[in-house]
Amino acid sequence: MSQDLASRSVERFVVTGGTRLVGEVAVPGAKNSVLKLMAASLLAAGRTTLTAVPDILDVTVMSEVLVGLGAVVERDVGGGRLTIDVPEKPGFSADGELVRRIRASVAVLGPLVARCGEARVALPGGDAIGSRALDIHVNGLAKLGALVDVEGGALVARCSGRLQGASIWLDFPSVGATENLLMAGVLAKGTTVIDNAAQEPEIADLCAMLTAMGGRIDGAGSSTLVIDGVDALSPVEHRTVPDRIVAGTYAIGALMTGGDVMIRHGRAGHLGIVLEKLVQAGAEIDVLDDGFRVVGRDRPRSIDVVTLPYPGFPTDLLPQIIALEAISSGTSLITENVFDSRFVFCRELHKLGADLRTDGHHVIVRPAERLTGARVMSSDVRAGAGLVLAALVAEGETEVTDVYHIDRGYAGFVENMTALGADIRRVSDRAVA
Ligand SMILES: CC(=O)N[C@H]1[C@@H](OP(=O)(O)OP(=O)(O)OC[C@H]2O[C@@H](n3ccc(=O)[nH]c3=O)[C@H](O)[C@@H]2O)O[C@H](CO)[C@@H](O)[C@@H]1O
Ligand SMILES: C=C(OP(=O)(O)O)C(=O)O
Repeated sequence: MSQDLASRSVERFVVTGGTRLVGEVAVPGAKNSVLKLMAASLLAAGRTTLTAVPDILDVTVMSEVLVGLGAVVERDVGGGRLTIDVPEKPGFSADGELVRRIRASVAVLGPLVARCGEARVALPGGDAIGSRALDIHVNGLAKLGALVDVEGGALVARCSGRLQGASIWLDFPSVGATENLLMAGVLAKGTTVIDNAAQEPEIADLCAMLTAMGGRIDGAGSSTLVIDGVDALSPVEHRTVPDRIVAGTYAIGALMTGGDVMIRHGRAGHLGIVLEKLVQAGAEIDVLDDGFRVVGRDRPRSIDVVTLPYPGFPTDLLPQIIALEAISSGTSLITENVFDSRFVFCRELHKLGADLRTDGHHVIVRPAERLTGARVMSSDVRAGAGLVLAALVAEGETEVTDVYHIDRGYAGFVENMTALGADIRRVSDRAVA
């Protein structure tokens, strides 16, 4: 497993620009949902089965985290099924190297402290896109009666007896904190109210699974969650919600390349503002029964975009939208309001000829005459995807390095892009050497 991670770290994608994306792509379950559903399995002893599980690196890492806690994990990669058999008494310490690799590992904190009265989780990694504090998680768990501290590079939460329901007002609608507090609240004694909760579809998905397990939650998908704690939960089978960020990435690619792509399983309802912006930029979008079709015809028109918590424009589509703006017809202003360092990507996009200037949390993108191939580095999962989109419309060959970031979140990216007509291949430097 770690060998797998090591060998992937020297892989790159080689993309020859000038092709249109045409055809159909199927969207798998969402990375940012499935990792939390996996953490939620810890709330009940027995076999939880997740379906529509994407074949991504983060699921492999999260599986290892659960194995480290005593679970037995079986994965049918092709069938998208993952079974997690959780013992009566799981371990409480997730402190290995793998835990630090992904952000979502912090999601085991709430379930473990609720179920075991103690949890130790190494301070997590994930994408280097900002300071990514955890104070809202910590303050919320403290309200529920846990003592939370940092000890030896790990977050440690303890409570004597059961967590106690409480009213919690989040300073910011943090996705991760809302999830941790939900998972702690379902097994707390009494009622927990989370106000200013995050409303992302992945949270509604988690609420659906917790409810099926026997949890009592009101307000799923809204900014106020009311949770009546129960004594115990049961394992279930649950289907992961489709990945709106993967769907949005292919949609932007279709528009940028003047293509025509059917995005199967893509939920237009989860991409409201995104599809609205793509239409403003010139895309034709048809919403169908099980997905939506995106057609791009002319040079895209420039649009301004402001990222915000859901239902605002998602920060996880920021690099992809900047790539679109780099080849649009006018000047655009993009504003990032969620993370403080997501613009690292702009330096790489500039190497392809994009004309951009960052200023605090804004980036001004002017139309480039043309983009031309170069060697660029993916600094995070979405930056990598954004660079591949730019490479599709750049003249000549682009090498995107550090593609293990892309593998964290995009299942079969090269295969899907190739099936849509892109000229892209994966090259391993180690194999060449
Ligand atoms: C694995 C996963 O699901 N990752 C997603 C999740 O990340 P994640 O859950 O880490 O994102 P959050 O919503 O918690 O963070 C958003 C902002 O709040 C700040 N903050 C957060 C928690 C806290 O305790 N204190 C604090 O200050 C962060 O530094 C950041 O500036 O939601 C983000 C926002 O939609 C997405 O970009 C990530 O892809
Ligand atoms: C930022 C992201 O992931 P993570 O929180 O896992 O780093 C992402 O999915 O775009």
